[in-house]
Amino acid sequence: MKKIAILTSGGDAPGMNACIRAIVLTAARFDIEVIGYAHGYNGLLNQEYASLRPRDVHNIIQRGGTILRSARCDAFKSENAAQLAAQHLNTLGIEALLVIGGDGSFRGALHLSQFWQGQVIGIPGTIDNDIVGSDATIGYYTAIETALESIDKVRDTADAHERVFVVEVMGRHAGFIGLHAAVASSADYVVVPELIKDTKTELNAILSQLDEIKRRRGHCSYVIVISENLWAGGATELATILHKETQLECRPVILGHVQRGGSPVSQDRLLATKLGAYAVEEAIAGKNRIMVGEINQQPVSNELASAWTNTKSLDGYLVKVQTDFFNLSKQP
Ligand SMILES: Nc1ncnc2c1ncn2[C@@H]1O[C@H](COP(=O)(O)OP(=O)(O)OP(=O)(O)O)[C@@H](O)[C@H]1O
Ligand SMILES: O=P(O)(O)OC[C@H]1O[C@](O)(CO)[C@@H](O)[C@@H]1O
Repeated sequence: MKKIAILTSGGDAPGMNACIRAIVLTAARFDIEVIGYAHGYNGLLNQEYASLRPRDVHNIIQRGGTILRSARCDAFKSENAAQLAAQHLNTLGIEALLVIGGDGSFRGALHLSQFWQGQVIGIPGTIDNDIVGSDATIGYYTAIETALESIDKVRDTADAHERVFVVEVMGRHAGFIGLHAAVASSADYVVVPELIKDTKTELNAILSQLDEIKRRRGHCSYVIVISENLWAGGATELATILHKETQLECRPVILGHVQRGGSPVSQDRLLATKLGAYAVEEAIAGKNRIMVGEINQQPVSNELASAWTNTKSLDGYLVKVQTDFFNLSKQP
């Protein structure tokens, strides 16, 4: 193998740079040239690329974002676009394309491989952690830390004013960030897509929980963590409804894109480094249409399509613990 390419696609995730670095350094060991495409699949279509040498990835492991830039590229979903990309990759003599991104980006890689003879390999990089085949995705640990730090701060002001706060976190349609940040911050209630029955039932459960906490602790603060895309009107609407129902002071906080930024925590740097190195080794071994991941600390590879044909579950025991904690009526 003489030449491979990388791109970062979809929402950026802290640790993408660490992964780019690992790919470049591993490839250099085997004398393989690395081309970096900019702006996700746009770069493949527009031939926006540059050679990446070890000196280009010096001092980037600690940087959030991605030096290659990321983007969503709807145009890439067409056959013509994939054919054009294949043509561009062939012209440059690329033998394997490593795509760091979420399941959408993996779909893009599989789509390309219908029109291109080279190997495609996915590396899970998304804060959402919604990819089966890896215990965690690059960026997820940092996003939890960021959400957690913010919720801790919200708790301070919530306590000072004895207010209700509704904190909305990212995750697209998955509740990993929501559940983990809620448990770690001892939130009083968490609403995530995997556990919500319907909004009416959930609202009643929140109101009874509020009543029970008030009965036990008196007037006090109350923090609810809610995943995005779950409640019509999001945290703002839920805070308004709660105020109407309880007359308590309620405030919404939407954490938003702050969860995608920042220097990656050590777990993301380590995961990114392992998966980047492993992806190059798998490329050299001739693997195609796979995604790499880490399960129980071991690097593994699976079919690319397994990333979206299966759904990743929340940590069942963590769900049980949090549910038990909520169930105040059963506690002494
Ligand atoms: N079915 C598809 N065919 C071709 N390309 C696709 C397809 N689905 C997604 N892509 C490409 O992958 C890009 C990223 O996909 P998407 O926006 O779903 O993000 P993602 O990779 O899932 O990451 P994240 O969820 O973390 O933002 C799309 O903008 C598009 O360029
Ligand atoms: O930055 P954009 O395009 O608004 O996308 C936001 C989405 O991307 C993510 O940050 C990562 O997939 C999701 O959590 C969120 O729903």
